[in-house]
Amino acid sequence: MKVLVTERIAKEGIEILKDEGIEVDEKVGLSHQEICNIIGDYDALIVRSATKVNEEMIKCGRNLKVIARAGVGIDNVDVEAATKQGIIVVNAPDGNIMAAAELTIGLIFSIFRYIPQAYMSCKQGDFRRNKFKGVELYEKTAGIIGFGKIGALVAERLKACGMRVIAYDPYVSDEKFRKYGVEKVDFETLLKESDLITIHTPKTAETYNLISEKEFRKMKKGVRIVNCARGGVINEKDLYNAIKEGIVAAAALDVLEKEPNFELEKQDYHNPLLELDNVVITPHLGASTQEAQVNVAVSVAKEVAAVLKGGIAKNAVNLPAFEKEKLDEILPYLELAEAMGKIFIQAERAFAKKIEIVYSGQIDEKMTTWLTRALLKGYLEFSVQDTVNYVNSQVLAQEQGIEVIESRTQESGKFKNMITARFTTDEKVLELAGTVYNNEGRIIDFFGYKVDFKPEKYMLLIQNIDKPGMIGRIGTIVGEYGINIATMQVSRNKKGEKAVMVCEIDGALPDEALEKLKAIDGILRVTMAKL
Ligand SMILES: NC(=O)C1=CN([C@@H]2O[C@H](COP(=O)(O)OP(=O)(O)OC[C@H]3O[C@@H](n4cnc5c(N)ncnc54)[C@H](O)[C@@H]3O)[C@@H](O)[C@H]2O)C=CC1
Ligand SMILES: O=C(O)CCC(=O)C(=O)O
Repeated sequence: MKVLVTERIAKEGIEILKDEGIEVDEKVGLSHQEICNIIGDYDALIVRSATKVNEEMIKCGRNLKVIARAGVGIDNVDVEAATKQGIIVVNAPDGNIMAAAELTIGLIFSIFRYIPQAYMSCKQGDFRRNKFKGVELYEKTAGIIGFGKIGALVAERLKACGMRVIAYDPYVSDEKFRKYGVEKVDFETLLKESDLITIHTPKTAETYNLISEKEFRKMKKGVRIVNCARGGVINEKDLYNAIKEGIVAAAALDVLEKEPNFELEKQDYHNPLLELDNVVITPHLGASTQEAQVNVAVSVAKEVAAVLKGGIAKNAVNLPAFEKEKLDEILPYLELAEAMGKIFIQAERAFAKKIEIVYSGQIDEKMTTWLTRALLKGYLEFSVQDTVNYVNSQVLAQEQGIEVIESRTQESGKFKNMITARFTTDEKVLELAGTVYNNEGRIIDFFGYKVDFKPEKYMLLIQNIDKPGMIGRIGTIVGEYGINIATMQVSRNKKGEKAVMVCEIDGALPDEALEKLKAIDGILRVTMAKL
């Protein structure tokens, strides 16, 4: 497994990947074309905000399984193109929020008290202070646009400065406003009443040019503006004019619509806003603290390692976002569903033209789509060559011509919850069922036989005639190959008829051993499943 890292991330993240046996190539400063030329060799790509991971680059990444954004905003990654290609996109949604909030506060003080300008003046030998008479935050109104994680941290800090804090965010509950003691206002009110406007939205089609000439015209004269979110949310040309006209007294921008190359010491970069003395510009520094960089690097490294090892990304943006507690709750179900798909395909090695999945009892409705994807992923991994994952398993199943039917019922017999999968092949209909209890998935129905076993890494699945001596003979052959049987489940429906054995074994059995097992008198079928 190989990972390409195109921007500097903390060494702690790189070490996590290497410790997992993953090869890491750190190639900082490559051009778009250079990345496209080499990305085909890599299983994962890690970027910050400067690498534009567009459709062309994604298409070149034919082996990519995961694209990781070491930070919050994913506007530099074409998530739709990645999803189409079955590539998981992850970000680090929490690691740098404190850093971004603190920089915002720093920028606010900078433009209320002219700190950067005063420092530059002193450096040049001019210590006159009459040029730098600022204004206080105390008892002024701060308007926050985008009351998400960073917006809320900024609100708390501004309240501590004695400001009245109002916010505009149509997608946030009233409960959150109450919790932070922030007034919920509409966009017009925010524009009209704020002495300070600070932006904390993502860059989306809706927020692009959110603040343009029309909005500047509605603002209080002398308003101060901070953008530590994304360039393009404020129209830069209109901001320039609003400053020139005296509507905006000062602005601080950590982000610009077209950002310069952050790796070059000197470059030809022109932006009229840089000519204005009352504008403070920083080179997208919001996440640049030691703590934040370690946080995001460690977070994405763990995610990348998990995905490359076939596990689940907690912060996948092209999967529904599960909160941590939700993920802990859903994980055993996901693992169980995936194991069911794997067990069926390895036991039967037959194409299932129809897979019906019934969710019974206490299974959260919102989970089931992901459980279905997990089951299909498990099934498809053994039958299609393409990289299959939670993102593309449904599409691939459809392409394979598998009819997938999902349904729900409250009835789950003696179990609190149950997943039943009915696989229809050309020859038969086979059922597997599982349940989760004590956070552990267990198979309870194995093709019509009552069982109770936890799906494990290596399993021997045997069908035999129910007669004495079978267990001993099987144990002897497996033992001959130096493999230990950890657990064994035996089940029959009627004495002397067919029976099944499901053995958890400590390692993979060679084909030769499987052939020997098949040759035992009374054995009808032997397969080994690897989960
Ligand atoms: N300068 C820097 O280095 C950094 C910048 N950021 C930027 O900050 C942004 C916010 O980060 P978080 O607070 O963690 O994200 P978040 O997702 O927790 O919050 C964003 C908020 O914006 C709101 N929003 C979306 N569209 C809106 C609209 N049209 N009007 C009003 N509100 C709207 C959402 O409802 C949400 O509550 C990120 O998207 C990223 O672009 C994040 C980290 C560092
Ligand atoms: O320093 C970086 O990588 C940019 C951080 C950022 O803008 C984000 O996390 O959204």
